[in-house]
Amino acid sequence: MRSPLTPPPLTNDCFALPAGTHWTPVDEALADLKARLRPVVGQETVPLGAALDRVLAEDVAALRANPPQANSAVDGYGMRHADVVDGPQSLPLVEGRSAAGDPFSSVVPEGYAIRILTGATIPEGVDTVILQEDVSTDGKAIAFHGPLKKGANTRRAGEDVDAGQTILRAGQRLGPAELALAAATGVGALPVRKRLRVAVVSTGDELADAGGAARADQIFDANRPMLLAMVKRFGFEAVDLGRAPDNRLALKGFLDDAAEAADLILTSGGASAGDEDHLAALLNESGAMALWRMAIKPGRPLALGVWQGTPVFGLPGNPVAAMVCTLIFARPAMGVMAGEGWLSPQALQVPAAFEKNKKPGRREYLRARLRNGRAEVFKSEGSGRISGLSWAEGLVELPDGEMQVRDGSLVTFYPYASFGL
Ligand SMILES: Nc1nc2c(c(=O)[nH]1)N[C@H]1C(S)=C(S)[C@@H](COP(=O)(O)OP(=O)(O)OC[C@H]3O[C@@H](n4cnc5c(N)ncnc54)[C@H](O)[C@@H]3O)O[C@H]1N2
Ligand code: MOO
Repeated sequence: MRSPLTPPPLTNDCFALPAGTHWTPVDEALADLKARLRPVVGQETVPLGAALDRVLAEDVAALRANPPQANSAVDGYGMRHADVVDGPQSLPLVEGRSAAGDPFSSVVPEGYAIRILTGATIPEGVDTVILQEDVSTDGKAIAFHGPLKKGANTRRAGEDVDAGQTILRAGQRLGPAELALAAATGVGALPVRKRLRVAVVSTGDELADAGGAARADQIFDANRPMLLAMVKRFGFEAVDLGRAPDNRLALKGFLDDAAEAADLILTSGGASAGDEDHLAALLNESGAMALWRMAIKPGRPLALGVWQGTPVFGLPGNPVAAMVCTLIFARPAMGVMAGEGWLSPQALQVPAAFEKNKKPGRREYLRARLRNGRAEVFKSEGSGRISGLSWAEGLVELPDGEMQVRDGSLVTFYPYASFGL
């Protein structure tokens, strides 16, 4: 029987871009996000002990110089440089010493040396220190060889940081080094941004929670634990909203709750155009869908929208696509909303240990890791192959255009850590 329907040409590539659809290039989507988003969180002041991984809300200045006074860099003997000659010599020792936290209280007279320990304040009358290993002593005098450099083995007051100097900048992420710098300069509490709250919802009737019972046709929800953990690694507050069924009204309720509880919503699944892809449909209906089809693999159906004023990232259901889209699109967006600014992950250019003929028209991300300085990629590009996410230690990014990758070609590699994972 002849059918009135005309079949389209077979693409046989689920990533081929059908003619007539606008596929948004990654850079265009990123520029759009960057232009639309603003910091949304308030600020508070917290003690250093509670400031790890927080985002600084204001520039911070040193309350005191580091070091606050000139001190000795070594255990040794202090003297005036003017008393040092070229060649062998000896100097008598004054009584007493200068130790860290127990300074010498009077002036070292001309022609004398003093016992001094690492970190001790340089006493008046001393400008140069000799290492104890370079000295012989009987406890009353020291003998050593000149010349010495004026100021040798001493640390100037403020040589690291001056009082009043800006030590930390608004938007900076506070790590152990920043906390050390604040503490060293007398700053005991820091103005930080309130934590960005990110709600995570999984969608799909096929999902069950790991650890519980699952029908044979169900799969365990892998995206929610992954996304909640990613949000925590980024230093934000993860709000677990559970699983929404494939039911438009129920999903609407989940989005309402999420918009109430969080500053940003991450959903996974239901982002494409299937019969049960309710997330995309809801965002479309509400008129707040900004971008949808991305020229990216994996992650083509990424829905970017707004629900009751709260940005929504409708991530694809396939776990690999969900992770890649979170790293590439959601992570920098979260940075802006959290007051950290737009983060561009630092990439490495490394030789490829694989070959691939990449088609034009979309940016591609491959699960990859470095071995002996070369990028290896996972054996499959299947977007449901979660084992590859764990096998990998980062992503290789292939450009939007065509590219013939040959063994040894330079490719761009982003370690997971460059995204803050
Ligand atoms: N006819 C077409 N079908 C599909 C296309 C296409 O272009 N034409 N694109 C495929 C691509 S690429 C992706 S990615 C998916 C995206 O689909 P959705 O975002 O609508 O997601 P679902 O259909 O709900 O799920 C896709 C896949 O992922 C599994 N999944 C979903 N949630 C989870 C979870 N929380 N944990 C683990 N796995 C999850 C789900 O069972 C499906 O297997 O669409 C393709 N289809
Ligand atoms: O865009 Mo879908 O990314 O592969 O699985």
